[in-house]
Amino acid sequence: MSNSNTLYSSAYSSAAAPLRIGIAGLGTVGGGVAKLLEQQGDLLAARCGRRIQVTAISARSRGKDRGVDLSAVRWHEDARALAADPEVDVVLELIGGSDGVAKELIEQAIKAGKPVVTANKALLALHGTALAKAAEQAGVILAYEAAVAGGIPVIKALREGLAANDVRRVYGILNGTCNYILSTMRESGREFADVLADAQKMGYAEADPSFDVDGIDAAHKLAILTSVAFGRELDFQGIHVEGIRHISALDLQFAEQLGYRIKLLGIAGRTDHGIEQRVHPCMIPLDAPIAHVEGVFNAVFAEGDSVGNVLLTGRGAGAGPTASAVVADLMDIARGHHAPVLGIPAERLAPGETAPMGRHRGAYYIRLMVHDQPGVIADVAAAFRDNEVSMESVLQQARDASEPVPVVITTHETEEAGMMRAIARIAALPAVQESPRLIRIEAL
Ligand SMILES: NC(=O)c1ccc[n+]([C@@H]2O[C@H](COP(=O)([O-])OP(=O)(O)OC[C@H]3O[C@@H](n4cnc5c(N)ncnc54)[C@H](O)[C@@H]3O)[C@@H](O)[C@H]2O)c1
Ligand SMILES: N[C@@H](CCO)C(=O)O
Ligand code: NA
Repeated sequence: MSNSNTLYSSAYSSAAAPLRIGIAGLGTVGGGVAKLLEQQGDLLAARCGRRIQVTAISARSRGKDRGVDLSAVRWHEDARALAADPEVDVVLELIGGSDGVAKELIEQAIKAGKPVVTANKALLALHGTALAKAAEQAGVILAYEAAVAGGIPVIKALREGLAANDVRRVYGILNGTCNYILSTMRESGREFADVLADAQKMGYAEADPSFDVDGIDAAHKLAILTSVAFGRELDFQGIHVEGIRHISALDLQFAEQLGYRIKLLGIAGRTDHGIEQRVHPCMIPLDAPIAHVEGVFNAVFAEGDSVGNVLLTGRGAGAGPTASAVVADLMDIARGHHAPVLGIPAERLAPGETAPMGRHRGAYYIRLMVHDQPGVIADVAAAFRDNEVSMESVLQQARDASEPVPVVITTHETEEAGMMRAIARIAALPAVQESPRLIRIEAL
């Protein structure tokens, strides 16, 4: 039996010039990429017809053991020097951050006519349209598969595999840290902070984990997905964003009781008021396939007019899955394969305008903590009635005269603006303790 080295070593021409890579940032992702390039060098060369070789690095600590031999590689103290290094053909930006060195490095590499690969969704969400225009004007590739849903090839699927479709809706579990936290809290009953610390140790969380738990990271990814799916400039600022900090064990239990599972979703779709974009916890029916995507796994669901429904799932974070996506982008560059950065040449993207959240229509789960006094439910019902919100069910837990008890209400489909007016009135009722908890119910 032959090993992978003998299988692949003769399948490419050793005369072809290698593709020379400069890596900025050797953390979870950069370290994973360096390791994958070393371990799979022969296989990649066979598939691309040339070697992919790391020739330069910029990272914070030179001496650190990353389990990969980088002794022969050029070292730059300033990452931006990679853009000008004559022995670097492609720049990998794996530092992170939406401004500063990461942005300058990418801009300088594009100016120098070098293709760029990045995993930096924060940067793309805020500056993606301008960077795509700059890259296309310079005639270079700007690749970012790892930025959305980690190892799942979702950019390639939407931009290339589904290119013939008019996409009506795209949604998904876009943050591995949140999905891991929600799954683990539900399965183990452990506390939020404790589970978040695990996700950080495993390399899933962002440098600032509030980006994960407050929904910002998922919104960064959704902004990119929306642009690619609908051929529009990115509109990160227009996204309605809520995170998972307020999700309690009680809500996770009630969700199961009602036949739902709580997931943080990013959703973009066509509505009568334009393209909506929203990130928030959702109650989704237990029989929806995406309800069973657990742990650090991500999923992206796209509805195309020709293909119908497509569901992609896989690992959305961590060294291996992210490196898989970064290296696939490098292989596209090595093979000379490219598509417009955002699916349509950036100069021809439609303006990125997002429908107002107040016009969103959907069903809702509301949990109140109330002192069980006569007339409370009547007051709550009146607030809904006056705002044209129709209740579907009301569930009240065992009566306890001394403690507030949970009251769980689900509604029929209604407009968000009316629901928010009703909730504000309910929150002000003297018998209602704590802020009402509201979770949108998604019909998937
Ligand atoms: N970790 C994941 O699972 C994952 C998945 C997808 C995308 N990403 C994205 O990939 C990027 C990197 O994430 P990470 O998890 O590897 O982060 P990380 O913090 O593990 O790694 C970043 C590395 O960059 C180094 N660095 C910081 N400033 C630098 C500078 N000026 N010059 C050179 N090096 C510098 C840091 O020392 C660190 O080692 C981020 O944009 C992140 O959002 C991460
Ligand atoms: N922090 C991100 C990394 C992958 O983008 C997550 O948890 O999904
Ligand atoms: Na991806």
